Amino acid sequence: MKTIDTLGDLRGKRVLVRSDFNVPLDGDRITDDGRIRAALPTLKRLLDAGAKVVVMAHLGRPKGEVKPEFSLAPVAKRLEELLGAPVKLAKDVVGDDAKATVESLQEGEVALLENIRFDPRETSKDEAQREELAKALAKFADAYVSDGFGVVHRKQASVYDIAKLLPSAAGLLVLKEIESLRKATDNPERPYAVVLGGSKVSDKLGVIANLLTKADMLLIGGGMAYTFLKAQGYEVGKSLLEEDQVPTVQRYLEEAKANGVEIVLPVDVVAAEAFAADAKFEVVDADAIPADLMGLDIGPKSQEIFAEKIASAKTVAWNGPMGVFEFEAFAGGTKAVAKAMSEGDCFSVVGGGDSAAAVRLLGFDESTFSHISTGGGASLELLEGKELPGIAVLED
Ligand SMILES: Nc1ncnc2c1ncn2[C@@H]1O[C@H](COP(=O)(O)OP(=O)(O)O)[C@@H](O)[C@H]1O
Ligand SMILES: O=C(OP(=O)(O)O)[C@H](O)COP(=O)(O)O
Repeated sequence: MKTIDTLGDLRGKRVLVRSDFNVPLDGDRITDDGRIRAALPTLKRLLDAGAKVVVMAHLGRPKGEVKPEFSLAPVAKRLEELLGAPVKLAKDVVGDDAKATVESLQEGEVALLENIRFDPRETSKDEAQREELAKALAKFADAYVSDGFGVVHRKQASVYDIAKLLPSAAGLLVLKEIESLRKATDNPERPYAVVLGGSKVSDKLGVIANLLTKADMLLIGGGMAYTFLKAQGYEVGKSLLEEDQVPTVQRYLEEAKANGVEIVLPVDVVAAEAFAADAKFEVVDADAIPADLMGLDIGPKSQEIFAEKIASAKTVAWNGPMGVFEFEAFAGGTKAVAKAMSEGDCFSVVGGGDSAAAVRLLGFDESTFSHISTGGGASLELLEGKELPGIAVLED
């Protein structure tokens, strides 16, 4: 892996950095700034070396359109406070304002381009489109540093294509993450349990196929659970469901049986009338979710079962909250999993923007986990042994 040192003397040079600033927001208030803090060592290192730093990042999934609610303005403000250096937010990605901002940059200053996903070429499946954006970005700098660990599994212009156009290196966060996660990928101590939840269901279902040959137990909660419950023939009411994934999940359930991998699903859920903090809710059996309710958390019996399984494991990797932890009434499952992992005698990895935020917001002692990763999908893909485009492209 190429490191920042391989880029030579950076004094007076402009360096493009890809960071992952996809932080949880409540309006324009950042509820957890962990990802911004995690980006600081690389940015400080470059500023100390005398570079002019141009940062690219995304927020949410604006799908190639300029949407003010996905502006990086709150991030720019927080980054400036944490870094103690001026951060100039450009009004666009590669337009006139971005060009002017980058050109006006002085040594020791940072420019942050507006949400890179406002440009449809960033996430395009068409390589030529991505390359076009990457070429425009490359004009801004003399070198590129990839430090957005949470996006290294994405073949996107600011993560992958740009690295082919400029002298490139892995940032300090990316190197630290790979080093820490290696302990869970190279010969994990067994039993090895993977806990999956969250809302990016189809995105993360893909990792299960490979985990079925690696893990001993898969504990499925969060929004992920309902596609599994449906695959078992249960109705899930208004819960998050990816109907078209049901056949895939049925295949996983069969493969798990054949491989001797235990799949643990919720036996009860906290079901609510609406997706709201003050929604009326009740605990129901997982095979009897009423048609007009939605499951927003795993229930108390499931919490107990999940905690027991975690206590029996020697390696536990967790991505995706067990429920809508942002609302107090549906945070119980996430708390139970975090508690069991923090108390267990195991190598414990928590990954993902929301999962890491949940651990901190719910008041867990971060130091009781072996590693808290800034990437959810990225850490899962590393755990399943996949080659990640944003890492492969940085290799010598
Ligand atoms: N049962 C559920 N229904 C809907 N959303 C859920 C459910 N359980 C968890 N979530 C949501 O999943 C989101 C996090 O998912 P995801 O992005 O996959 O995790 P991470 O960022 O840790 O990788 C949280 O905002 C949480 O509210
Ligand atoms: O939040 C992120 O990933 P995660 O939810 O898997 O931790 C990253 O910023 C990647 O975002 P994406 O899944 O919209 O590409």
